[in-house]
Amino acid sequence: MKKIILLGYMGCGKSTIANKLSNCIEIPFVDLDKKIEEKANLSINAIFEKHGEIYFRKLEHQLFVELLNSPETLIIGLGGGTPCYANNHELLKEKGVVAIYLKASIDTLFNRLSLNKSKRPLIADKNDSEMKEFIAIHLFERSFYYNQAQYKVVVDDKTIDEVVEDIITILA
Ligand SMILES: Nc1ncnc2c1ncn2[C@@H]1O[C@H](COP(=O)(O)OP(=O)(O)OP(=O)(O)O)[C@@H](O)[C@H]1O
Ligand SMILES: O=C(O)C1=C[C@@H](O)[C@@H](O)[C@H](O)C1
Ligand SMILES: [Mg+2]
Repeated sequence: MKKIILLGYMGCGKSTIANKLSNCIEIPFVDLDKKIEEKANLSINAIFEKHGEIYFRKLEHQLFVELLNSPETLIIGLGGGTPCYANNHELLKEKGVVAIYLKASIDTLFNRLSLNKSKRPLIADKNDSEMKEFIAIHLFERSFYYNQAQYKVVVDDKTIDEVVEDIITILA
């Protein structure tokens, strides 16, 4: 069955857009970060603290594969790093997968993430200038993986509804 996958950097809007899209097209949405938290019975922050990032990445890969192999048609919101580890980017090209990169600029990401960074362990302890530099370098490093997606939607200066409309057009 079909899997619609939203991917992109932390704060690009994967969870927000996927929720709205799910209501509009009546396809259930699964947030991979939430799925990981449920499986581990811990928050993402606690998983990083208690078990470390490598454990997190293994669990992330395992649950991503499980979702891809599930029989339902689903919208899957990936974690910000999902395509960049464990060859997950290759899974984006599988049959029945429509992968959409929500592309946001450094400024958009910085503005959104500075409002709420405590739940994001990779940036939680950074001040504004450290965070801006981190986002710039990290986004550059990750772009190769994000660009493996079949489609790209630029989200800067668009409302949530406009991004959802762009995705519906892609899916039509
Ligand atoms: N198009 C948009 N316009 C304005 N604000 C937006 C838009 N899309 C998302 N947001 C806001 O940006 C913030 C980050 O969005 P969200 O949590 O959905 O990102 P995410 O990609 O799921 O991040 P993470 O990878 O950390 O889970 C939220 O406060 C959300 O309300
Ligand atoms: O960009 C990342 O590597 C991450 C993004 C979040 O969605 C979570 O999956 C976690 O905080 C790691
Ligand atoms: Mg999210």
